Amino acid sequence: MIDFDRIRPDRLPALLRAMPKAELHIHIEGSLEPELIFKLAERNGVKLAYPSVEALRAAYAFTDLQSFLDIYYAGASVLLKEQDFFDMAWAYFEKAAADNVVHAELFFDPQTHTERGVPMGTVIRGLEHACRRAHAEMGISASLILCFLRHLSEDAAMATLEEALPYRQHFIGVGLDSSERGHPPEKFARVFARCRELGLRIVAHAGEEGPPEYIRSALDVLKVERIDHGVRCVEDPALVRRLAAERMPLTVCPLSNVKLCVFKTLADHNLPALLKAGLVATINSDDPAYFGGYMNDNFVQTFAALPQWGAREAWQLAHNSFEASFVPEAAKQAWVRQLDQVFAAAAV
Ligand SMILES: Nc1ncnc2[nH]cnc12
Ligand SMILES: [Zn+2]
Repeated sequence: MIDFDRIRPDRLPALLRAMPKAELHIHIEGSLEPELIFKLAERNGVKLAYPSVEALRAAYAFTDLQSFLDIYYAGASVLLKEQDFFDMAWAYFEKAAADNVVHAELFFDPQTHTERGVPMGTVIRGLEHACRRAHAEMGISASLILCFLRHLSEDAAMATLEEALPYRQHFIGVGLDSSERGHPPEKFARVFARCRELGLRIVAHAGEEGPPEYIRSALDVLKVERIDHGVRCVEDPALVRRLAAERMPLTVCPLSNVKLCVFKTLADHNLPALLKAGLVATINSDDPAYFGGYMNDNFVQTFAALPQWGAREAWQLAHNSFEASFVPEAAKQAWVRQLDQVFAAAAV
């Protein structure tokens, strides 16, 4: 048993940084830093709408999800070659390793690239190569989750799935992202049914900007195994009780939620209520290059804004990240043992 009360509050930031953790909600295209955007634009002869790194970064003032997505898709337009996808993912893994992320499940948006004429194989091979090398050289376990863009049609999602099937062994699951309002999960009922038949793991963004009903239809129609964001569940107490009873994880992204005006400040975030309700909530970075921070920034800044939180909540969130991950039970247990050791050593 870890004696959380013996962990001094002033040790908490260092502990948050040092503890092993899994990242389950990272759009790899959202890890593309302005410096790398400019480097790839030059390498590929792509013209950007901004004259400098500083000007691009200055445009990162978002009012809602759509205002971010417009800039995010423009940034991704510099990705053309397999090496570009590798370089982007490698840069993320360097940050993840520094943050003691031991496992990462990376979202990627193939339609953003295939619509521009980039072959599916180019996207998946580049990302998969980076995952393999991150495991070999950094000890990070990593897998890919293919996301369908919900502002496009279900037919387009189905065609994307078929195009990706030759690379089936390189991704573990599918997700649903992009503009949420007006694009409910049930729009993608058929394609997710096919994905389930194929044995893919199922997740979906729901309840970020969209209503709690979208969380319900993600559960009931798509049959998701995790909800990405899900913070609007609190508007429906019966739904919160169901999520807790089913141990349905929520991959919450605090800095993202503030940048996209879902919550005014980190102090206003409903994460404390989610944990109190017994939900398997996790902390993640979403699009770290755009929202001001990677995993440890999210952890340290969130805890700094929530004085009621201490070592117990830190341990719980890291534990939840392993519970919610799509890895075999033995791997989860090994990471939880590492987690317990780090906390036991701090409780002196
Ligand atoms: N936060 C987010 N919500 C929906 N789609 C996204 N694509 C990248 N980031 C996203
Ligand atoms: Zn997201």
